[in-house]
This record gives sequence, C-alpha cells and structure tokens, in this order.
Amino acid sequence: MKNGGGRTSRIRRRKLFRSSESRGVNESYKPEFIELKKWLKDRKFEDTNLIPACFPGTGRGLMSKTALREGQTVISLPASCLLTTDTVIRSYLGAYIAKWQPPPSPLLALCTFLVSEKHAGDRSSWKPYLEVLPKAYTCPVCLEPEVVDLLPSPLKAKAWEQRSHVWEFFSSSRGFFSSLQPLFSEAVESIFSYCALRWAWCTVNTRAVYMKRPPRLCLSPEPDTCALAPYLDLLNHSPDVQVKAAFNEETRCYEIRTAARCGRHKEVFICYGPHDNHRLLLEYGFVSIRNPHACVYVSKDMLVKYLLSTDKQMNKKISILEDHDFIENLTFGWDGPSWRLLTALKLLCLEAEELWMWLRLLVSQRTVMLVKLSFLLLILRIPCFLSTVSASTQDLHIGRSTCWKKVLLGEIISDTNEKTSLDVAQKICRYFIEETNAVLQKVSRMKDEEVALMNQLTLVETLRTEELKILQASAKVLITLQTAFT
Ligand SMILES: C[S@@+](CC[C@H](N)C(=O)[O-])C[C@H]1O[C@@H](n2cnc3c(N)ncnc32)[C@H](O)[C@@H]1O
Repeated sequence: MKNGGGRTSRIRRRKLFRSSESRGVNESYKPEFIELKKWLKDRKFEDTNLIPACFPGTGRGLMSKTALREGQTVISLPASCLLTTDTVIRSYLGAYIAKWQPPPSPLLALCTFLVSEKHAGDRSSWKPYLEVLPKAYTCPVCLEPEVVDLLPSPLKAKAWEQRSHVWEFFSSSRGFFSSLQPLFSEAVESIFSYCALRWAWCTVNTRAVYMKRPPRLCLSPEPDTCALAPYLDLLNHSPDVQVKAAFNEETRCYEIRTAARCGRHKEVFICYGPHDNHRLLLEYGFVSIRNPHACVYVSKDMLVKYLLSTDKQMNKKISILEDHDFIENLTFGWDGPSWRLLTALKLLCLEAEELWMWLRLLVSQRTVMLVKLSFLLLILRIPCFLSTVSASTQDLHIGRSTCWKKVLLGEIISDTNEKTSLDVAQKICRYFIEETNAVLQKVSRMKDEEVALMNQLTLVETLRTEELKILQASAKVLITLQTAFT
C-alpha cells in the first residue's frame, strides 16, 4: 500500500498545507528582534499581542499570539518610542537646524537624523530600531532604469517623476548637509550621499505613520505629519481590513485598534488606504494580490490610437473631455471598463450629427446662465417678471439636465454609438492583454539573464500578472455587454 494514500492522510496533508500557507514563521528569536524588544521595554512598551514573523506572500510582518477581539487595541506604542521632528530638534542636530536658512523641511529633518544615526552605528541610541529597517527598498526611485521601463506607461511616468523629485530633494539639501560638517570627522559628502538620503526618504515614505505636529519656526511650513513608529511599522497592508490608528493624547501612545476579529497565529494587517496597485508600488514599493482597488489605466493616447483617424471632430471631442475632467482616471477594473471610460468612449464615438446636437445643448446651457445673470437685477427690481422668467429658465434647465444625463451620465444615445464604443473598449482591452503578455515574457527572460535584478523583476511580474487578470476579466464583461448590441 502506498504511504499516505488514504482519505484521512489526504485531509491531514491538506490541513497542513493550509496552515503553513496562512501561518507565518516566528522570527522573534532573531537577535535583532530580541534587541528591539529590550529597547522598547526600556521605553515602557511591552507587547503582549503580536510577534514578528515571516509570511508567504507578504514577507516580514506581525502575527497575533492570541485571537484578537473586534475593537481590541492591538498595539499601543508610547510617545517615547516614536521618532518625530521633536526627536530630531532635541538632538545634536537641533542647533544646526535652527541656524539654517531657509529652514529645512520636516522631511529633511527626519531623513538627516536617520542618515546620521545610521552612520553612528553602535554609538546610536536608535541602533536596535535601525537594525530592523530594510537595507534596500523597491519604490520606483530605487529600481534600475531597465526595470522602470517595464512598468505600465502611466506608472512609468510617475516613476521618473519620483526619481527626479528625490534627486532634487538631495541636490537642494547639499548646502544644509555641508553645514553639519563640524559634527563629523569624515567628509559630510560621504555620509550624506545620494544613496543614503534615498534610503532615508524611502524609510520615511514607506513606514511613517500619520501624526500631525504643530508648525515650528525652525522648520519650513510644509505639513509636519510623519512619525516613525518602531515595531508598529512591521504591520503590513491589506485592502480588506479596517483599523483605527491615531495618537491618543490621554494615554500618550500611538494606538491601533482592530475593527474585526483576527484569529490566533494569523498575520495582523492594517490598511494603508484604498490604494490601487500603481499607488502601492509608487509609495510603498509593493503590489497587493487580488487588490479590489487595482485597475489598468487607459491614457488619452491610447483612446486616440483606437479611434477613427479620419474623424475630423476628434480634437474637439478630446477638448470636451478635457474641459469636463473626463480624460484622467479612465480604467479597466475587475468588473470591466469603468463608467468613466465607457462614457468617454461613447462621447468619442459620437457621429458628427450627434456631437453637434450635444454641442448645441452645451451652448444652450451656457445661454441659460447668461440669461439668468442678465435678468438678475431685473428680477430683483420687478417682481412681476419673476414668475415668467423662472418658468422659462426651468424649462431650459429640465432640457439641459436630460441632455447631460444622456451624454455624460452614460445613457444610451443610439445603439450604434453603444456598439461602437464597446467595440473600441474591447480593442483597447485586447491590445493591453497582448502588451502585458509580451512584457511578462520579457520579464521572464530577464529573470534568467539578470539574476541580480530578481526582486525588482518579480515585483513588475506581480504587477503585470495582476493587470493581466483584470484585463481578462474586463474582456469577458465586454463580450457580455457587446452581445446585447449584436
Ligand atoms: C510599514 S512596512 C511593513 C513591514 C515590512 N514588511 C517590513 O518587513 O519591515 C511597509 C512595507 O512592507 C511591505 N508590505 C506591506 N504590506 C505588504 C503586502 N501586503 N504585501 C507585500 N509587501 C507588503 C512593503 O515593502 C512596504 O513598503
């Protein structure tokens, strides 16, 4: 008889598989976490609910030691453990910050402190925290150019923007770093290098919690809202959870409460916000699997590419969409093309006569506004005109709102318009599917050739694979919609 071939062992194997899948591997025995726990205990924090663990899928995070009740405080970190601009101003950097003109931003103060303390190594009182911080990040600013090139177009543009923003942050801070030279025996250029500052920038951007501080004269007036919260910042993101997170002025602790129960030995998540995967990658350097907010963006160029190049009204149509804020945020999602995308396409697919009819109604809407304004004084002075004028404007108003509904609220204008716009949506969707498949093949080849880029390439692969799933779901939805018009 084959070993473990029976029903009972199959069930046992399945159970084991399931638990190893959802359970993390305890990491609290690791020296860096033992040191961090001691450091936190000295600052009056002792955790009873959570332990650091490594999870398949999300990596390092926090695991519940016991089942957590709904509304229970899962973590309550005393102010003494938080790293804020107060910490920086109270430190040896305070006098230099106060002297520097124009005043450094709150973000620069935090980043300078992180770089300086990291450089101090064993001498830093923040060492146990610094030791558990990631050594490298995967926000686009840290990705190799050939990896950035594999990102979907709108994200690629934002990735380049992020790179120039961080470079500008570095270049504009060099003068301030030079002023710190008396604090160091080594040249400040070697301590406050671009790479060191980028690491600090990513640390703050991917890990800080929101905590508003009052403005201070020694810092620039930009909002001072970031606090680093050791240990608490090991909590990973899930779009499906709800938590309450805030600094409690009474207890003087930063607290996180769950809104739902959480089983024992499960990963405890917080929600960083209802972000799509582009935003998660841009701000936090990761992608969430089965993210309900994930979508594929359709750019203006893509719309134009799939419409009739012979359409003489194309420019007019595009400017109408721009004027009415209908050119951005056109997406494919898990439920199919977004309402905004379909509406934009319907407008772009209008026949010449339909468009002119629509434009006439737009003009009449503006006329109503003018009539209203020019009669305003008259109305106020001659009450007997009131009823006549309001009645006539009301008629026009009703006509106008019906027209808006028809066009911009996405109502059916004609079966032809409906069918054409769905066909274009399907063509765009198919194009994206092909493009995504081609990029996935390229990524797979690059993973074989560029082993050093494995992590970065895996990130792009995850993003593109999620997008492929969204596009395939959208294509199916579109087929169903199209059949209604065949
Ligand atoms: C506040 S930290 C959370 C702890 C972090 N995993 C660590 O090991 O230090 C935020 C970072 O965790 C990672 N992260 C958070 N949620 C994630 C998730 N659902 N899947 C994968 N990585 C995630 C990302 O790298 C993100 O920048």
